[in-house]
Amino acid sequence: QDDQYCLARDQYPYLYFGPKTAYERVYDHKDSPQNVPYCRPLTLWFMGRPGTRAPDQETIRKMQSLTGLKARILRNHEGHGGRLCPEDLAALSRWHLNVTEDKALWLTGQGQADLSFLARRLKRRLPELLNNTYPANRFKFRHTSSQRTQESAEAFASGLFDRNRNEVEISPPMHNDPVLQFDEMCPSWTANGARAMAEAELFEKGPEMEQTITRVSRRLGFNYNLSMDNIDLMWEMCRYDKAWKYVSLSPWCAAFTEDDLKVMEYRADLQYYYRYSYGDQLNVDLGCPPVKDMLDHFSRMEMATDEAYENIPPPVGVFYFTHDAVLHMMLAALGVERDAIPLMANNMDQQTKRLFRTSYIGSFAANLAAVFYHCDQGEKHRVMFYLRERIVDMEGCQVGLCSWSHLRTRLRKAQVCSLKFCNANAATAVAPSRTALLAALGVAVVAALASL
Ligand SMILES: O=C(O)[C@@H](COP(=O)(O)O)OP(=O)(O)O
Repeated sequence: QDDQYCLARDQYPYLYFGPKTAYERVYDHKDSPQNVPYCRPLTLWFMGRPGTRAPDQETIRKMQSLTGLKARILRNHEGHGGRLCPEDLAALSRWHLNVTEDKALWLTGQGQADLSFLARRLKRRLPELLNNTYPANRFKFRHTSSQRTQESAEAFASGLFDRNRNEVEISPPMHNDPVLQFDEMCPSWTANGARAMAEAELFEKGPEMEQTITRVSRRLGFNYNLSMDNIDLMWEMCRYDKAWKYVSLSPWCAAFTEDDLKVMEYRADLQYYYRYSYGDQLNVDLGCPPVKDMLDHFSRMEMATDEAYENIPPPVGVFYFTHDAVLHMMLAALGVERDAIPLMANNMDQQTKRLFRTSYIGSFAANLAAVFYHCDQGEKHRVMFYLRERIVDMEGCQVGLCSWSHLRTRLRKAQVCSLKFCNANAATAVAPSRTALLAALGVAVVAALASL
């Protein structure tokens, strides 16, 4: 079966590529007005990752070597060694890299479209709040200091207000932004980088990846196994090409069967799970600044609904543009898409229905939106969460609608948000990873047995 696979003839190719998945693939395409009976929206809090962008400089440099690999694959097929179908082979021969190092990490045209169309859909879902009901100065935009978050914010604002991007006022980025870039200011967390990759590295040496490496190598006509780096590079190119131009297929995706793509996706999920999310309690604790910011914002709005309130009312829309690490940490602090069984190198088979899937929750332009409602019946204030524009089934909430008092109680730890652990000795402050614990346990058991 795998031998026969031809991407050009596949009507439904597998398009879940972890954190580089095209937003187009995963957002909720229904955009009719979101009515919550007896409730009206008072404010929206939004946090998003940049839309489709270029890779970093190092990846672009590595991608340049794909021209050589392409020539070798074509040669293999001339000698009848490879298994790519003629259509995929012809597409590969036409392929060339169309990104240059000077554009590293820049938002692409598709990235601008991701954000601008997202804003328009939000406006259709929440017309009372976003359909030009309020003046532009009742909205707040904030982004980190990178080109891709600034451009994302501008594209979003121009979509929201139907204006030319330079007509919308967006404040300059803050140095060391405590809500949008706190991760890099936490020494305990930055010191944890290499250790967080341990589980994904174990997976790279495991049976699933071994099969994928062999299968891909044979498909491409090599009678030896390509390196993990080469396999990774082809997957990078496949997913970037697809995200840049959603309507076309990348010939590099033809190197992989659906099973192979699922293996690559799981490896990415392991990386992000341990580096940014539930795989380490440190990430969960570190996610509190944006949660606190959101809760504080809703509390101010709650006070502003009081008739005696005399201050300037808080914004009706707060829109933040940051990076995937911060978004994942916030989702972890909220407890969104948490699996009962942790993702591990040796349990991919049990994780086919996992909640933590970066293709869904951390794609390009991934975003979380929370709407604060005033209701005339039942609990006076309520909150609804949306992830990639779909309602989030939060613990203790009903069909996604959470009572404000329940939410405050559940998130009270995040509201305090002490990050003292960041400056504790990095070597001792962080809970050891599962792998390190198991290794230590193994040593202890061996030592105990030896002493008998
Ligand atoms: O923080 C950043 O520089 C990148 C990291 O991306 P990866 O490590 O996932 O490639 O995230 P982005 O700005 O695209 O959300």
